[in-house]
Amino acid sequence: MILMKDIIREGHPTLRQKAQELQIPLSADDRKLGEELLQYVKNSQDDELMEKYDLRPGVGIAAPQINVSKRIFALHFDEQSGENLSLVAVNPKIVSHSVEKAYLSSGEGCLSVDRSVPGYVPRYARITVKGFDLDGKEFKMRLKGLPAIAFQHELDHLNGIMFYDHINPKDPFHEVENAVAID
Ligand SMILES: OCN(O)CCCc1ccccc1
Ligand code: NI
Repeated sequence: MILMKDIIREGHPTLRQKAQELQIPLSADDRKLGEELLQYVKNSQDDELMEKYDLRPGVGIAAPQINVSKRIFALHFDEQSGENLSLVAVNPKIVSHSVEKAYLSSGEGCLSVDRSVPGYVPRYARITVKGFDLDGKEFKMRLKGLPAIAFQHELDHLNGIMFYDHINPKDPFHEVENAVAID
């Protein structure tokens, strides 16, 4: 199982690399990788397991964060979060997006960043995305709200982008033009 010791931290070059596409259908190893990523996210949201294994909770994790430079990440929102999304995205792409932006009023964090970096992270409010699931089946879906934010955060990891790259250095809490705040 993936533990915090397996997660690389800012400064590690892999976090700044553009990750490689995976072959479809997935090899057994790539399929296992996807399952492990999703399991980490689920474990990190389980009170007992996060306590037992000292896991930092997250709604997603991308392969580059465990030093595997491949275009695959997992997202999981448990039922009580009110969001209904649990997926492993392979070779994901944003195919279209709203003009309107959105940002989390609490800012963002990252499992690979052991410090708090305050500021609004402007992202697209609504996105249409596509990719492949673990069975190699293509998916296409529209996302908004926290799932849309999370998808963009994870996709950034596949392109070597960290959430704080988007924060306005001169005024981190500058109100974002044409944007909605998500609480
Ligand atoms: O890349 C995964 N990550 O580091 C953990 C969760 C990241 C995150 C996702 C959505 C909103 C804020 C922060
Ligand atoms: Ni992250």
